[in-house]
Amino acid sequence: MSATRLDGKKIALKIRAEVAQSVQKFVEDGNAAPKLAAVLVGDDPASQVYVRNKERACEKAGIASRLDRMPASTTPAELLARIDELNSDQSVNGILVQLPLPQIEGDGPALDEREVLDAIDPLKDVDAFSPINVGLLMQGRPRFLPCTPHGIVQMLHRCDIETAGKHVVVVGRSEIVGKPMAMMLAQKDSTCGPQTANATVTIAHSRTSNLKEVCLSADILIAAVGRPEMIRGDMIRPGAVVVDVGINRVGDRLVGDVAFDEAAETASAITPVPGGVGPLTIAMLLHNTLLAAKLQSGQ
Ligand SMILES: Nc1nc2c(c(=O)[nH]1)N[C@@H](CN(C=O)c1ccc(C(=O)N[C@@H](CCC(=O)O)C(=O)O)cc1)CN2
Repeated sequence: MSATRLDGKKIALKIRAEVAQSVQKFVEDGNAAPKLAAVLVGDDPASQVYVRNKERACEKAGIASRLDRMPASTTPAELLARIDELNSDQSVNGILVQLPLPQIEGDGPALDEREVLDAIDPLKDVDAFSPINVGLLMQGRPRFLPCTPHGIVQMLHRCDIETAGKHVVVVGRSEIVGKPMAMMLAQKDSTCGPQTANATVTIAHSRTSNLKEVCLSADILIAAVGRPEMIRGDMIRPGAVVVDVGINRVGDRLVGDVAFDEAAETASAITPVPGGVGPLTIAMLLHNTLLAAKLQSGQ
């Protein structure tokens, strides 16, 4: 391996410590501790781990949290009513609904992800998935930045990886990662974080006919397709930076969207899975929860 390993875990711990310090100051200034409400519908094992990790991270940062567990049989009306309740609860600053929502069981009405995310008060939308926050980001005046792309921007900045003038290829066009990632990196100047913008961005996806060629043209390649080790070593331009957003369970192994060993031979820097982008997602959620509390207190 010749590539530098970009240690997301270490950077996330640093960001979490910075947020903890800011939370402490916020409380010392006479404010209540920020509070995050997480809603988990169903019993997806990975989602259970993620919400538990979010609760623990909140606790360590001095952020209060509550977890609302709802059964997989929850109806849309029940879930929307719970979100309404959290929207009106003055003690709750941030709300997230853990994704993915469970698939329909039996004959009941299906949970529509878009309808659910639309229902979250945009001022409490710490995932930045609501159409208002997506729109603000698109217009270059973001309120909250979505956690995973924001974590990637922070990592690039903290590792002194410049994006201005670079060709960034984002493989994947999801609402959570691909689309906002591309938008953030194409923004002007420091709209979405210091020194991580002004890139020339290409979004590639499952219908891109010459994917290998497109990937080979990337100075920075961001893989967010959700297909285990789909990006092979021969798709990486020598010296490129590779950011792997994928978290795929293959047997008892956790692998990314990039074939790490192959890619690390050619790349100049690469994120591992686990220990790369994942931990940054949670660090940025804490950041957004504090930001939500500040916005709601008029700061
Ligand atoms: N409401 C949301 N749902 C989902 C989001 C999100 O940001 N908001 N993102 C993902 C899941 N996710 C957070 O919710 C998340 C995924 C992975 C990690 C992480 O730290 N992964 C570790 C590996 C952990 C493991 O063993 O699985 C790593 O990469 O090192 C954190 C958060 C989808 N849903």
